[in-house]
Amino acid sequence: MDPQKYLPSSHHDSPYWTTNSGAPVWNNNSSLTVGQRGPILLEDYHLVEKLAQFDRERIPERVVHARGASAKGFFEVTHDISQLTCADCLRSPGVQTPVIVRFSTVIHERGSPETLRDPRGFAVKFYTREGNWDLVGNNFPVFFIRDGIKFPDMVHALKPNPKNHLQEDWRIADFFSHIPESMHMFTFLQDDIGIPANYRHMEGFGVHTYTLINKEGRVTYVKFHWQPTCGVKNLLEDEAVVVGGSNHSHATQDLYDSIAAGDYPEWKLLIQTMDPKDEDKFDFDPLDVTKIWPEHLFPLQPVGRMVLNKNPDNFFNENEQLAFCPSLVVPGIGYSDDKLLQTRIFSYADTQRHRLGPNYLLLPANAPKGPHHNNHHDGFMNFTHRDEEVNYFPSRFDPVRHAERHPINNTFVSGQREKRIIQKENNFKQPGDRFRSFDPARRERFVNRIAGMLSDPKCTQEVRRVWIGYLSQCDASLGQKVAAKLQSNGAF
Ligand code: HEM
Repeated sequence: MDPQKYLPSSHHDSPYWTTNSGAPVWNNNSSLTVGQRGPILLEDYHLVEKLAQFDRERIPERVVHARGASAKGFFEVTHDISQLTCADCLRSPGVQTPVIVRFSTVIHERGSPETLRDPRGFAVKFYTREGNWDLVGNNFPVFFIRDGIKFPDMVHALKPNPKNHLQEDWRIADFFSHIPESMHMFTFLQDDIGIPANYRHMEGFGVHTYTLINKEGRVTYVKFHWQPTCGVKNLLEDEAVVVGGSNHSHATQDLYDSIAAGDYPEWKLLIQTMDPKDEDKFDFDPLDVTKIWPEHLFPLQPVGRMVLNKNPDNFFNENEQLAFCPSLVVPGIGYSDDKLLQTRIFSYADTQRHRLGPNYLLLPANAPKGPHHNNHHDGFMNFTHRDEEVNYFPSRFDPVRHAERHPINNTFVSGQREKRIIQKENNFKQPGDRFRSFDPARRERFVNRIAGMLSDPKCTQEVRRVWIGYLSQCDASLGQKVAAKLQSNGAF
């Protein structure tokens, strides 16, 4: 028998029950006891192992995005963008790359209802020939904050109160009364699209500005957009109560059932591009993650399509153990100086080393599908087979060389070392434009939701005044309507 041949897999089942180490188990019904009635003997190794394994079945849930559903499929290039990027997976139309996708809600626990008003995660892992590329996005094109130093506080404010474990509007309103740049995100979260009907009928966005780098080393700023071919659908509050009341996993169920029935969800991938030389020409900072790039200035360009045609074989392996990370890019795709993206480059791998262990990238769902080599080894749960004698670099005994150099973002950066906010904050124009684009009924629903949040009895008048000030700067009528609503319900 070749001991290396048998990787751990349920496909290597023996026809009879065994312990974890493979010894036959002749009785999986009764514990080993003294006499018929007990007591139980500690030497019943199988019983002890069975309980001990069960006791350790759960791993820490993600600190955010704990609740999610995943599916597998492929991405296919439909349009040639090789003039913009040397990424191998985007090299020409027709090229297909396997993907795994995880959709999620953000704030609540692993078993929380999928009908809550919350942004949705939209994370795609492309298993390319040049390593894994993770596009870890959301269903809204902007974000609450533009500097990652505020992220832990923001999440604490949105998560349940540490005293009573209830999500409370006064804490949310209080925190964001200090964050005027969040107004744009609230015009998505408190809009009708704040509760997507399910994961299939929802858009996705890379949100940040990334870079594309072509063979000649030319750098282009890029934003990524996923558009569902079945259209966007949402739930209004009354509908969400009914859907969530009958099935708190309705979105997971919808995704699973559609794929099982052969009704494969599909998204188009589109990009917006900008020459970095133009970055100062606008009244907003293009690297500010609280801003969209207006489509009349930066038209959407088609790139490809993604089809999800396979359900996970095992939820734990392909959902709980999945690890996405915005720092996983491939040659031809890079980061930008977006401060929020820069923070994310650190945070994901760090949390995954905690959540899954130092060898989380060896787990089947996370491991690269092509050959890979380095001297990062050992640590808890390292199950790679290695038999080389040289584990240092450089060495005249190790034939492995550097990869061929690929172009990188070589734009010039300079500046004084300091902690500052960006120059062009322009916090209120885009949310005002968005509010004005709603029809009257949609505006009213938006006003009611904001007023509902500010009506929390623990909200102070000061917090309400600050919010109305921000909303009025977005649109004078918006501030007035929210103030009037608060007055009419006696809160202001
Ligand atoms: C500085 C800001 C941010 C920080 C520090 C941060 C941090 C994190 C952390 C620690 C996780 C858990 C990861 C895991 O346990 O595997 C996570 C998950 C996630 N984040 Fe962020 N995040 C930030 C902003 C964002 C933004 C702007 C987006 C959208 C563009 C986003 C999208 C996601 C998604 C989709 C997941 C779930 C991935 C999955 O399904 O496993 N995050 N984030």
